[in-house]
Amino acid sequence: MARKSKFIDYIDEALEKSKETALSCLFFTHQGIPYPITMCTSETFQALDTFEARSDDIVLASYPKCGSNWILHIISELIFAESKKKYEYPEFPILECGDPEKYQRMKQFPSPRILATHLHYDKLPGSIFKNKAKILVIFRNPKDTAVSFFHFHNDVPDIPSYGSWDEFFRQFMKGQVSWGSYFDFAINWNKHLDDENIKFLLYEDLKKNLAAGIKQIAEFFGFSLTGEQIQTMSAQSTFQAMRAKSRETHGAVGPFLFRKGEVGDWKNLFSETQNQEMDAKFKECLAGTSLGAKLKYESYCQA
Ligand SMILES: Nc1ncnc2c1ncn2[C@@H]1O[C@H](COP(=O)(O)OS(=O)(=O)O)[C@@H](OP(=O)(O)O)[C@H]1O
Repeated sequence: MARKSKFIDYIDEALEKSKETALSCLFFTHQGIPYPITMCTSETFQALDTFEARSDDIVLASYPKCGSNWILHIISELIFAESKKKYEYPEFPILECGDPEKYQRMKQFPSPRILATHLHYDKLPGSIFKNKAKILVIFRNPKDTAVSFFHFHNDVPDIPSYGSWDEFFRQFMKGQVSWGSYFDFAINWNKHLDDENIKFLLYEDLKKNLAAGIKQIAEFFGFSLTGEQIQTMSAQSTFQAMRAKSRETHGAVGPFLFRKGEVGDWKNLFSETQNQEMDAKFKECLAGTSLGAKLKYESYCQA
């Protein structure tokens, strides 16, 4: 039998810890943002300041549930296409999760290293900017993001559940969920989307045209691919293809993580009042901003 990957070991460990953790005890706050104690510690956050990024690190930044596992898969396929070597995750790929010694171990890892993160722009270690690592920032419309987040909590048996969708929605709007407020995350990144070495990608655009999205990602990170390679990679990166392999790639949590992969699932849960509340929050936080336009809110959250 194939050896379980470190990636799956880490997920299983976090799930095991989650079993004994009530929702009321799930979070600890670091610099004003709630993080799950099953995945993050203040010691690791302290050690993160010493993390030394490289110019060829591949940084993937996103709020939870915006498709980071999708992009991780695409990036590892790109690395494979170029190097012909399967990208083995030597550590759990979320930069801020794990034990404080991980940053020492990461010094030994060959380039390119993939660093996924859910951190706000201003919480990233300074060496990422100093050493000019490229950052792909992935966004998804806030309504589908919230619905995906809710299902993850309430469908995965070992993760603490919310009493109801209404309860989750209240906490989401207050930013009392893992990695804090979607809107604070968005406001924070909004100012930097046109900075050098930063590229914005929208989940919904990738969903609409996967091949075009893969091409853009490849170009941004400097991978050269043939049209045929892009087509093959697209076929392997659809929701259905990834869900079918999810137990192999992500262990028991796989089918919950690759749940539905659709645009507009929010229509099944949002009440009219909740729609109005989120529309007002969007307006307050992002209307008239560059990110506000890039998210195409009218198309994906109001149609
Ligand atoms: N290939 C592909 N196509 C379309 N959608 C996909 C794909 N891969 C993952 N997903 C969907 O992304 C959602 C999970 O997001 P994340 O991977 O960022 O989750 S996590 O924060 O790391 O837990 C989750 O969304 P929902 O299905 O709406 O819950 C996944 O299904």
